[in-house]
Amino acid sequence: MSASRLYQITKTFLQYGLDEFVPDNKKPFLAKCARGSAFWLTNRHTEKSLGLRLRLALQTLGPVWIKFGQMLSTRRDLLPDDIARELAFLQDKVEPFPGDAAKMLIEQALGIDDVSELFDHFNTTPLASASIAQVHTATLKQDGQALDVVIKVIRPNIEAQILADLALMEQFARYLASWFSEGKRLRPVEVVKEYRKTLLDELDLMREAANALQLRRNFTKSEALYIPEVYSDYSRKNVLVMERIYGIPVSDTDALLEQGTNMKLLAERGVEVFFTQVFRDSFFHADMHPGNIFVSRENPHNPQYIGIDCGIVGTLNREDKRYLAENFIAFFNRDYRQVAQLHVDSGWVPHDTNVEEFEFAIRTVCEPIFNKPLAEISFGHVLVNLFNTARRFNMEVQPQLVLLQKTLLYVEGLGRQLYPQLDLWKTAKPFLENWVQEQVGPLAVIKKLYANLPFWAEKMPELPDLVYQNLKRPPASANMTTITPVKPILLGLLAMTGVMGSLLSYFQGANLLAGSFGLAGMVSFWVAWRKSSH
Ligand SMILES: Nc1ncnc2c1ncn2[C@@H]1O[C@H](COP(=O)(O)OP(=O)(O)OP(=O)(O)O)[C@@H](O)[C@H]1O
Repeated sequence: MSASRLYQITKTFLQYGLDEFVPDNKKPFLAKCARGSAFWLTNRHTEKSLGLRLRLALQTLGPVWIKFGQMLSTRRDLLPDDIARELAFLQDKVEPFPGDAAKMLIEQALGIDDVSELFDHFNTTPLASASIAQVHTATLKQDGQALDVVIKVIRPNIEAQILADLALMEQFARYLASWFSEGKRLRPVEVVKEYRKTLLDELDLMREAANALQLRRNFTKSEALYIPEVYSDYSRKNVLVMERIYGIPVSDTDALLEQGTNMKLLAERGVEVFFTQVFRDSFFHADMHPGNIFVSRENPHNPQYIGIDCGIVGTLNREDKRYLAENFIAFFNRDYRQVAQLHVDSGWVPHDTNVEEFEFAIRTVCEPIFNKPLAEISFGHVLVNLFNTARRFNMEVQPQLVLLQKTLLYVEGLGRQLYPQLDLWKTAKPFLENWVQEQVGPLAVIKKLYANLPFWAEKMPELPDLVYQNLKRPPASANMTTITPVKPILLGLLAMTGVMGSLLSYFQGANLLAGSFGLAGMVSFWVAWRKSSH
């Protein structure tokens, strides 16, 4: 299977003449020989531009490649303009499949004879089509209401194609891991494993529906981000019905400027939304290419993003989140020693790394870009420096952070396009400082105690018995009093009873039961103290 897929990929690349991306005089000898030996695979699209050929080749090869093209399209600073423009079509204008087939899939999935049973004005011409699915407009008839919706339908037969590409990637990853010196550090097998999970999850629209509902809940009443409503009752594994939105695509800068959008605020909000999702919610939209982001037409002076396609979301564990935030803050304070130390402590670089040398290397990469607006930072240059530093210090790829890094690239690209004067660091710093403060400050302690209240409310009735039994316990030996070892435990337990009781009374509107616990705790505390000190 993998061999035939490999042949298919090579054939597509050569028949679209993509080998022309590397000029003849720069091609390694072996590559020239290989090209010459596949003489029957000639460029069949000579009349088309290189950008168009690349787009068509990626489209022919399917979702995995289309996603790669979408990502490339956002790096206008690294690609020639005409190629980036062509690739941008992959965000929402991929060749559609027939509308009648989509209609049939919807009817089958929802168990109806005709879409008109549930929807009016179903349009068989798709509104848009991208890597995984295509989208049709309709009006949902629900409880006497007519709701403007879109119906997203997964492309038929794409799973087999995705699985074939993944199998090929897995083979390459294993090969890279065992044959190349960089294999261990880059952890290709683990990275492909994560990617596999992410991509296959995206084929399940019930998952996307759940993600969208969660994200919508996280941003209820937010001025910065709106997530359209999902109608889960009409959603299945391959069909998703959701509120239709009419925003301006974020890549349409002209339209945004024309309606007088506050571009600075919009770019800053992009950064804010990203950091809020990552640090506050630990649940972030991880497919933030421009085809999935719109800007509301209302209130251009107070612009709001609209996010769609929540098929890929990322999460971080507490530890990674903590290290990341501390890293960012140390970086904002130009404390490169701390950045280096954090990398060692978190295990992102080996434990025997020379922290001083590492600090120096980080300073060399970061200092030139510090406090500069995006327009003055050469992204390609920074990336090359970062890769070199990572290699020099044997920094392993962290598969759990790859999605986040990809998203960060999107956010940076977005900011660069919307408002090149954006100072990414200045925008993010106050947000992160607040977040860290909230994690360690007194409010955080109270919040944690509050979160544990149900547990303590359940355990508290047992405490008086525990206290009584402990006080009654006979001395273990004549030389040892029971008081000494029991005292700290008792004091701890009782003080906690008191505190929890008071907290309960405070948070639950001082109800009688909670108040009594507080009082009982305090009284037992006093009795125990008297007893223990005699
Ligand atoms: N709720 C909506 N309202 C209006 N248009 C929408 C809506 N949802 C999707 N679209 C349009 O359909 C396009 C494709 O939708 P979506 O991004 O969900 O498909 P996909 O195949 O999962 O895409 P991707 O390649 O990003 O994974 C979007 O770029 C957008 O233009």
